[in-house]
Amino acid sequence: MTFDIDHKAADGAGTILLLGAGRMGGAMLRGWLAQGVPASAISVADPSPAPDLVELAARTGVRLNPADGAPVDTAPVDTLVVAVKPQMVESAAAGVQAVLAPHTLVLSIMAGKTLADLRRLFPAAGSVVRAMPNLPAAVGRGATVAVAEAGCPAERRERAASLLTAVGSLEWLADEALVDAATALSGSGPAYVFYLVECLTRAGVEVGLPADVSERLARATVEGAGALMGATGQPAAELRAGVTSPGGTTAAGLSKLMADDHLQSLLNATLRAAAQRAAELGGTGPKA
Ligand SMILES: NC(=O)C1=CN([C@@H]2O[C@H](COP(=O)(O)OP(=O)(O)OC[C@H]3O[C@@H](n4cnc5c(N)ncnc54)[C@H](OP(=O)(O)O)[C@@H]3O)[C@@H](O)[C@H]2O)C=CC1
Ligand SMILES: O=C(O)[C@@H]1CCC=N1
Repeated sequence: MTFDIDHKAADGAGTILLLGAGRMGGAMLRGWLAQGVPASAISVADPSPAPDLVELAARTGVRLNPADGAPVDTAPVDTLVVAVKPQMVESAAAGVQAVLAPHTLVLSIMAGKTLADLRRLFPAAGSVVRAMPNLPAAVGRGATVAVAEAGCPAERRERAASLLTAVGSLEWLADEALVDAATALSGSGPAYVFYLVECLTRAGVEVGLPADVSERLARATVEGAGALMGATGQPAAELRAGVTSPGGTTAAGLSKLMADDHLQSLLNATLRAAAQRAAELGGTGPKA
């Protein structure tokens, strides 16, 4: 069975096959639909789709696993978006070679997998673009970096850009070596912020707050601080100064948080470890 993609219905957006529709792939899919990419132009291959994805496909007409659950298609697609785990891609790629044609753009969001890896995995594709979004893409607030293979035509870069900016901001990088570093900062970064909320919650309990109150306050504080930073565009250090009354409570708190650059050293080590892991996931990568 083939996907039988309706090229006319794509209406300029081109046909898209999304390989892997978990957290990130699913978030991007929702962004494309919200931006008006026709559902009839999109096929999704995912062996065990979540119930909300099944419901979305039924409601919108996005084609989900039409080949009896196998991620196989025989019709070439304009864009193949690769959103499986890097550890899965060797086997996943084998199932989609038939969709590749000289006009096909492969757009990968996998951590660690390099342009050279993508070229090896998808040899018949016309161009490859390597991107790194982040999970706030689920609410249209993703921060993405991308790098294109040398010689990638402007039209395909623009196609990649339109799919990536459907879920947030995009920065093209000239140097692929920076992608692992960006992965460590913005790709993984939301998890560091969520962990900060967890730690603040526990610290609030430590100073006497009931756990539920502490959690609500910690969440609202991080949400509000992020919104303020976004709304004002002011440098973080200036915003911090605005909270810190001389001789007040914040100065007392920061005297612990900033002592001996502990937090800075910890974050340096955190990003180094994440970037190192991204590098390990490249090539044929580790199995787990
Ligand atoms: N999560 C994040 O914040 C970010 C993730 N990324 C990248 O996005 C990619 C996906 O991550 P994430 O969404 O978190 O992972 P998920 O596990 O949520 O999504 C991956 C999806 O791919 C499916 N899958 C597995 N094998 C195949 C296959 N052969 N063909 C098609 N689909 C398959 C999985 O199914 P099953 O669950 O059954 O295995 C799952 O639904 C990764 O490469 C990651 O590096 C990039 C930026 C941020
Ligand atoms: O943890 C990971 O490997 C992926 C890539 C960036 C965020 N999540």
